[in-house]
Amino acid sequence: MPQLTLFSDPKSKSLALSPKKPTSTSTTTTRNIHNSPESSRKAAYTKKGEEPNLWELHHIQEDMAAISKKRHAKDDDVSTEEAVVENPNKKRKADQGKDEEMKGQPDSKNGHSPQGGGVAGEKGPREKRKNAYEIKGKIATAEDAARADEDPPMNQLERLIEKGHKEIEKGESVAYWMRMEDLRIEDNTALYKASQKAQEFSVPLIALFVFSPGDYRIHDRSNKKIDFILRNLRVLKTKLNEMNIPLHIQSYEKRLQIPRRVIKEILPSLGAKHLFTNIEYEVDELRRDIATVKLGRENGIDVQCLHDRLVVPPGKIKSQQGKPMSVFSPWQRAWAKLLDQQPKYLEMSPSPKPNNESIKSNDKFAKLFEDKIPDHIEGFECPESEKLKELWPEGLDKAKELLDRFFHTKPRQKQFEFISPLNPGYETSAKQSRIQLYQTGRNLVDGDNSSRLSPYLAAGVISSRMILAEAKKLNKQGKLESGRDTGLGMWVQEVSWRDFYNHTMATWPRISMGRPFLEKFADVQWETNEDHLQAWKDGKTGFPIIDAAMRACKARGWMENRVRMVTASFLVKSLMLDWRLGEKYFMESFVDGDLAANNGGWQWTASTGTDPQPFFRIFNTLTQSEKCDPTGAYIRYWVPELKNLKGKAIHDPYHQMPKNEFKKLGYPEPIVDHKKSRERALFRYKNVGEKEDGA
Ligand SMILES: Cc1cc2nc3c(=O)[nH]c(=O)nc-3n(C[C@H](O)[C@H](O)[C@H](O)COP(=O)(O)OP(=O)(O)OC[C@H]3O[C@@H](n4cnc5c(N)ncnc54)[C@H](O)[C@@H]3O)c2cc1C
Repeated sequence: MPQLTLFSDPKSKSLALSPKKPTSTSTTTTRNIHNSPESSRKAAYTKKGEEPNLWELHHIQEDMAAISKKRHAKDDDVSTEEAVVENPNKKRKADQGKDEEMKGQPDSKNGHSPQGGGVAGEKGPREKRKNAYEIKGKIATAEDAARADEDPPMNQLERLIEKGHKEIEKGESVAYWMRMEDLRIEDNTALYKASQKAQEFSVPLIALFVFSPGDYRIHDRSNKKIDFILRNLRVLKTKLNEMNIPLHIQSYEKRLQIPRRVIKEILPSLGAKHLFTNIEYEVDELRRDIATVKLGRENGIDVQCLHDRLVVPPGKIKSQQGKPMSVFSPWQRAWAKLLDQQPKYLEMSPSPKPNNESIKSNDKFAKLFEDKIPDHIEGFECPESEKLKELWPEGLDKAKELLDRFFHTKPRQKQFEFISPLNPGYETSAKQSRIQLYQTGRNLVDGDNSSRLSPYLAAGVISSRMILAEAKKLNKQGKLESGRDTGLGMWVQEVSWRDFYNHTMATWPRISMGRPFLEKFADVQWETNEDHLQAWKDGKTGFPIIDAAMRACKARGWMENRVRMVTASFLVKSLMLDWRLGEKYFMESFVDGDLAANNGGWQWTASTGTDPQPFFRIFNTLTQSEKCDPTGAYIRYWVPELKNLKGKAIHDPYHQMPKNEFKKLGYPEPIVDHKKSRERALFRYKNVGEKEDGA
């Protein structure tokens, strides 16, 4: 799994604060990325509309680089994007682009070094240079992002779905393509529609899952998330089997071939002419689906892409002027009003109908029941799988149990430890349940104050309609509460953030292209300090709450919301490291990694996102620590070096203890001075593109 590595730049370690304009050789400005001749060259490949743009080209090149070792002349299957495959000229361009891209890698001989994203460096071992190059490639140019925003792939897909649909005769089966975001049988729109079609035609329904390790790598999936997906697939396979529905498994390393493989190989092998799937709103996934629909049409296959992931699909909430909304509060009010006026949004899809048992003796389909869910995906092995099984037990039944506990049992202290959330010893309560205390509980890390449903929602093991329909039942008037004055309402608001961030991502695809939502902050000058980044990742910053949360993250693949904000703010505003480095690391670590929510959280913290709060909101790490872990129990558990500390020292041992006593702890000194780093952040945000003198 690629890990992002920064290069130490001794100059950047200085924290002196006096104004200085960056020089043209600065290695840190994102401005340099999109102004570079290389990016202009690549932008030239981009045609408006359906052509692969730089973003896709980059991925194509990454994929090609990854497979180049295995590739031989006899392998005529090196196609990348479907559009590229079909058009030899475009393919040549992609190949040519690859060569030039390789030339563009940092090379001390010709003095070239990559720039941008706060991650560039001139010298270092080859491996490190490659990593820097990879993160650079994850940031689209401003031009490409603007072009994508102009006509978002979501709109393109919707136009495609509306137009040109033709009735297609029945095949021998109907297929449902399950994605890693809709791992359930209940309340699954595409699965239900596929089942309806299969019933109409009196043919079997086949479920299909396509593993795409190339996607998992490029999209920074964590091994914990992949492990969670595999475990849930095993549960699903058994359940589908009981309904005589096979779960057909395929795996393709070359991710950009997937549309072609599905349309030209898998579906013909199943005799299927109808494919149903739920839409994923990330830009790469939307483009994959556009390619699939188009290729389907060329090959007499009807591909239906349906909204399912959210309570309210993107595009349904507009301002009075009919414009998309980017500010949460008014958007949330409109969301709540819509659910009130149109309760159909909370209605669930019926379950699919079982196939006839005869499928198990059918020559074509019987063997599909033997398809195996792999033990692991290469490169995503998860040695902690057994332990994680306890912490994040798989299956809808477990998710429902978690929800039930959240609604009806009291919070318990110490449930932040590495233990099952469904362990015994809980107490039911009608008045003091976790959801009722959520207004205060959501800001605490010293117990099981929130629902812990995020891995299940992110993988679609449970749907947000299901949890909100249950939340609605808790209100005596049968209304969905969503005001900030009750725990229940506050929680519903929190769930609505999930819809909000997906709406913004579908409307402004720049968000999944590595660009800031507010382009004006693209040139904020970041530090390039590898040691600081590593200390943050390892939980060795000398700030106990940061270290506790980061160590918890590594062990559990999960953090409480408050510490996600505090650790993110620390990386961006205290260490002045590019928020995209943190975004990437969280994705690589979390069991609930989800682009929309993760990016939304990072851009919110970095003040580059949709939040109207100005950039000068900077968390004070110490105050946050005292508030979210008032007893220090969380810190004591995750940072054992501090387990014997009492009082204020647990939050700030370096300043609260005599120096010789502190030294005995074996715990690092703080790696930054909070006051100075705050001033630095304020300066750099206020003077975008500039660094202080001496920095
Ligand atoms: C920097 C940062 C990164 C984040 N990365 C992710 C991520 O990769 N995946 C993820 O699911 N959430 C992410 N979040 C949002 C939030 O922290 C988690 O959803 C929450 O902590 C999960 O705990 P829970 O299930 O107990 O949530 P609860 O408080 O019980 O909330 C219920 C559900 O609502 C949704 N939700 C709650 N808060 C948010 C939010 N701020 N944004 C979007 N959805 C929300 C989640 O699906 C959550 O499971 C991130 C937040 C920040 C600040």
